[in-house]
Amino acid sequence: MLITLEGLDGSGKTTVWEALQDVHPDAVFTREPTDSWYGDAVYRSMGDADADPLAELFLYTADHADHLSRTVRPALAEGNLVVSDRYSDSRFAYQGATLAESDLDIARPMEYVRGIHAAFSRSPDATIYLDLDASTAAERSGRTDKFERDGYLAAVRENYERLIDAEPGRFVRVDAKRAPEDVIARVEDVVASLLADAE
Ligand SMILES: Nc1ncnc2c1ncn2[C@@H]1O[C@H](COP(=O)(O)OP(=O)(O)OP(=O)(O)O)[C@@H](O)[C@H]1O
Ligand SMILES: Cc1cn([C@H]2C[C@H](O)[C@@H](COP(=O)(O)O)O2)c(=O)[nH]c1=O
Repeated sequence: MLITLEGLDGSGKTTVWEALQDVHPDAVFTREPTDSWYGDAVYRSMGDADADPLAELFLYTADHADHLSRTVRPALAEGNLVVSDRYSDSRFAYQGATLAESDLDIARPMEYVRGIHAAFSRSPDATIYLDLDASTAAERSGRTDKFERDGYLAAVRENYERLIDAEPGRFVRVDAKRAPEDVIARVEDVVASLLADAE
């Protein structure tokens, strides 16, 4: 089973992802951007305020393709639980927002990004969405990179809402404004019930 953690910067995904490792020591824990050279290229682009938005989309997508073939698909084929801190929905929500605010004339940016993935990607079985407002997210994440701006994160949040509306059965919303221990406990319960349902 593939479970992904999604949400705005600073919503607490990594905090939860680390806590889950204690409870599910046999699962495969992974993330995007990855620690491969593709991931390094992504981080390089993130650090460039003038990066071309389409080039950046394809760097993230290349990293995802490598992540799928090198880590996710083999782990799933061996019957493992895979938990990924960010996955394809991050691209749909973030690059969808980036393309929308760019000079490119793409009519439906998020659908465009989804279309690129359709031919090769694998959808998560379940996605835990850590729901947080844009300004708390920007504050928690320290507003250190080009994505951590309130206005941009508000657009990303709207995109996540559209993704949830389109596939309500895949997403489980968790209130990320609560104390870390409450968020962790709630996510642990959600994962336990997803695994029980899959048996
Ligand atoms: N529920 C919470 N309440 C308050 N602060 C939190 C909570 N969860 C995490 N934090 C703090 O917010 C910051 C960001 O947390 P974390 O790195 O887990 O978020 P993230 O979603 O992985 O962020 P990013 O996407 O930017 O990597 C950290 O300083 C963390 O200690
Ligand atoms: C996978 C992915 C990530 N991003 C953005 C979101 C964050 O601002 C950074 C890095 O993620 P991290 O969890 O803070 O390490 O990249 C993105 O725009 N598109 C993506 O596909």
